[in-house]
Amino acid sequence: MSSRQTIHYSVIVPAFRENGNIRPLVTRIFAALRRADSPVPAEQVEVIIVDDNSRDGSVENVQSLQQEGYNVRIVVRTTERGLSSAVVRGFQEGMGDNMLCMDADLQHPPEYVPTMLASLSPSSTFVLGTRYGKGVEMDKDWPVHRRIISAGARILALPLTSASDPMSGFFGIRKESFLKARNLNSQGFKIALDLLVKAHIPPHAIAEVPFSFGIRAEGESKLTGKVMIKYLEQLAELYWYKFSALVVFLLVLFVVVLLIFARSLMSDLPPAAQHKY
Ligand SMILES: Nc1nc2c(ncn2[C@@H]2O[C@H](COP(=O)(O)OP(=O)(O)O[C@H]3O[C@H](CO)[C@@H](O)[C@H](O)[C@@H]3O)[C@@H](O)[C@H]2O)c(=O)[nH]1
Ligand SMILES: [Mg+2]
Repeated sequence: MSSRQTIHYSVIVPAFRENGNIRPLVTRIFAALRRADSPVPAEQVEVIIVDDNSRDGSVENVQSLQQEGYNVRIVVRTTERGLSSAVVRGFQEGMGDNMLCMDADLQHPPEYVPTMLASLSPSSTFVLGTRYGKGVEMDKDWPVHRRIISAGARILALPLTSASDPMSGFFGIRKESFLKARNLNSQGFKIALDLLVKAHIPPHAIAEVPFSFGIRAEGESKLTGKVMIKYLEQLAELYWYKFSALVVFLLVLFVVVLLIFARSLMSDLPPAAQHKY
């Protein structure tokens, strides 16, 4: 296993009940890093799984990967829950100057990890895996309602950042930029957006890497209706952070109209679909 001094890159993986995905994820990340053409040496990379007490065998799985020589560890949180706060915890734990966040469920291709990590530098302090770049497309099996929600969420974030896909959960940040961000919103799923705004990442410091968003390999998505409401709350907070009170007032008005519209749509949905969201 690599010594503390040689770790320059930390890959943070928030995970809840992802035991079935951990082995393929970790082995594919390191296989990509061990390729002769990898721009980043495997010995300089650690993987940190931040698990919220799943008790599904993830801990034992990580232990056996460690015994096989993979530089992976697992942080098990017992008193906290949530994707964003898990990512923040991982960034605090990471020893690297360059930190990447990716999902456990293989929707973010592990083969992109070397390129994503190598895109970070003192002048390029944020890297975003974007699903809206040239030549990439969503997996055709990604449900239509998720595409619509994603597009709507993206439009609402347009005034906050120039990044093409601030909803992405596949992103990296330099440690020094992460440490500049104050009062991060640890609720919900959209930690990349929070960091882009609160770490004051200028447009020229954002590198974008287009990737095709796959479908979950094992288990289920944890994105619920509650997460979407939390996103609207987060947006309101970020608008407040960035703009004048007048703009915030207009946004609140807009959100209220949107919520009413969403509720009327929901009441038209069959009960099974309502349960999912
Ligand atoms: N520790 C921890 N991890 C969590 C939690 N909730 C979710 N995760 C982990 O966070 C990752 C993403 O969760 P999913 O449930 O797979 O989310 P998704 O619906 O696929 O959403 C993804 O894509 C969105 C883009 O549409 C992203 O916006 C979102 O951040 C995420 O990357 C997975 O590794 C999952 O285990 C939690 O409460 N705690
Ligand atoms: Mg997923």
